[in-house]
This record gives sequence, structure tokens and C-alpha cells, in this order.
Amino acid sequence: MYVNTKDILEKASKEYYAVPAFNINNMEFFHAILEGAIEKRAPLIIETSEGAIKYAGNGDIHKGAKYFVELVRLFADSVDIPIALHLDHGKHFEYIIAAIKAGYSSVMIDASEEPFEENMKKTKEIVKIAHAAGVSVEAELGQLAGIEDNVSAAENVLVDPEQAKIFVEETGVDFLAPAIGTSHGAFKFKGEAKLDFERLQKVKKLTGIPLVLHGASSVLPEYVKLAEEYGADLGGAKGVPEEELKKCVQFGINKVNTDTDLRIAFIAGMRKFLKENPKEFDPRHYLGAGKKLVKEVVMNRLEFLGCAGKA
Ligand SMILES: O=C(COP(=O)(O)O)N(O)CCCCO
Ligand code: NA
Ligand SMILES: [Zn+2]
Repeated sequence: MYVNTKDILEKASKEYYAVPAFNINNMEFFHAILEGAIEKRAPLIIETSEGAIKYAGNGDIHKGAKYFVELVRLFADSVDIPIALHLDHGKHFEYIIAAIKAGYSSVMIDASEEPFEENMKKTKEIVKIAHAAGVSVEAELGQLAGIEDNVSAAENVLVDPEQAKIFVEETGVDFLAPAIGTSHGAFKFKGEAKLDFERLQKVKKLTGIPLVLHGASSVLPEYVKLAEEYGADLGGAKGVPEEELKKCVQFGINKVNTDTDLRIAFIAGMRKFLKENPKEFDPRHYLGAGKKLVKEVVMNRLEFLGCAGKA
């Protein structure tokens, strides 16, 4: 059934497990993720960036938002796992309003690159509008480094836990993404993965609301290797080790944003298929090869984050 993201996350926060939020740009990724969540009997959060909405609407953001709501609701209304649709990194007012209007479960207002007061002001405004429409809200404090889509920042600015307390009280935001050292994309961290668990624990204690980890892909070596075997060039790719993610869950992370891992799995499956089947040109077959590996990655992630069986 189609639910509000807040309902999924409040249960996760109470029981100290996490739910991955999987990014999609098209129908095939959604099908693969949905199959994995049904098999694992897990709650499911689907999220789309602003770029994905523009892409699906072929330039028209209202059509794109509507496309994803219709696609997700079509299946959500006939399966017995809770499914929510979330706008990821809402930076522009018109996308946030388009998502609310179309029927998204929740929206992120990402004003994390603005000064604290400005971020608080914008978030307060969106919370007022979204809550009036029964939509829950995510915001971000601190900044992630790394480039992906139009989401980029110069370097890591870690969250200030005291500021997080004031921010949550002032804005009424439903869940918060504290920057604790991750970054978007396939090339995270200069050296070893370094996440600030101290800071995370403080934010959880001071805010008491569900927390979100951005830039949480693990960049799984076996999929990177497979993609490279068939011609991909992902040299130096590095992610957040699964053990580190489990510690984040222990300290209060409940939504784990995952995009890059699915992209790498899809391209690895498709590259292998195309190389091994030079006569094939049915899109259902070569896209299907990508889907298969995405489903594997999804099922593994649902398992180790602890939400398998929690539907
Ligand atoms: O935090 C994440 C996931 O990051 P990643 O999967 O790269 O680790 N996202 O918000 C998804 C990426 C948005 C722009 O495409
Ligand atoms: Na988000
Ligand atoms: Zn993100």
C-alpha cells in the first residue's frame, strides 16, 4: 500500500533499523527494486531527484512528477508492503510544489548550502505547505562533498548537533539528513571511510527524529569488477563499507539513500549481456540483464540494514 514516508521511518526509528531509499530515473529500476522488496517483505522508499523528474517528463516537470506517482501507485495499491515516493534533493520551489501536487509521499527541501538561518527559513516554509497537504518533509544540515546530478558541494561541512536541535524544533521537519562525512557518487573519501559517529549519536539524542544518510552507496567491488571486465572505467571507485553503514543504523540512521550502487549494478549487467549476446536487440532483454543485478543489490541491502521482514 502507498504510505507516507514518515510512517515507515518512525517505525524504523523506534525499532532501530534502517530502510534504504532507492533512486530511480525509469520504469526498469522501479520494477527491479519492487521485486526485491516484495521478496524480502520489506518497507520500500522510492526516491527521484529533480533531474529524474525532468527526464521522465521529457522536460515537463509536472508530467514527470505525475509519471512517477502513477507508476509507483499503480503497483503500491496492489501489494501488501508499505511503499512511499520521495522527492530527493528538492532545491527548487517549482519541483517541490510539482511533487506535492502530483501526490508524492514526502519531499526533501535541500537548502543545506545556504547559511543556517536561510536553510531554517526555507525549510519552515516548505514544512508549512507540505504538512497542509499531508506530505512529510526531509531537510539537510551540513554539506556533503562529491558530485552527482546537480547535487554538488565543494567539501564536507559536518553537522553541528546543537544547531540540529534548534533546526528541528523551529521547523517541524519530519526527518533530517545530518552530514557526517559521506559524499555522493562513486568516488567517496580521499583515504579510508571516515564517518563521525560521535556527532551522529549527539544529533539523534538532541533531535529524537528519524535520520537520513546521504551518499550511502557501498560501491560494491564485485559489481565494479564485473562492469570493468566488460569495458567500464570506474577506476578508484570507493563507497561506504556495509559494516560502517550498520554502525550508522546502530546510532540512529533510519533512511539510507542509495543510487550509485544500483547504477553500477545495472551497467555491469547490461555490459555483460551486450558483449555476450551480439545478436540481441530486444530492450526487454538487455535492460532485463541490468534489472537482474539491481534486484540482487536491493535484496542484499534490505537484509543488512535490518528492514527485511518488517513490511
Ligand atoms: O544520497 C544519495 C545517494 O548517494 P550515492 O548512491 O551516490 O552514495 N542521493 O541523494 C541520491 C543521489 C542524488 C543525485 O543523483
Ligand atoms: Na532525500
Ligand atoms: Zn543525497
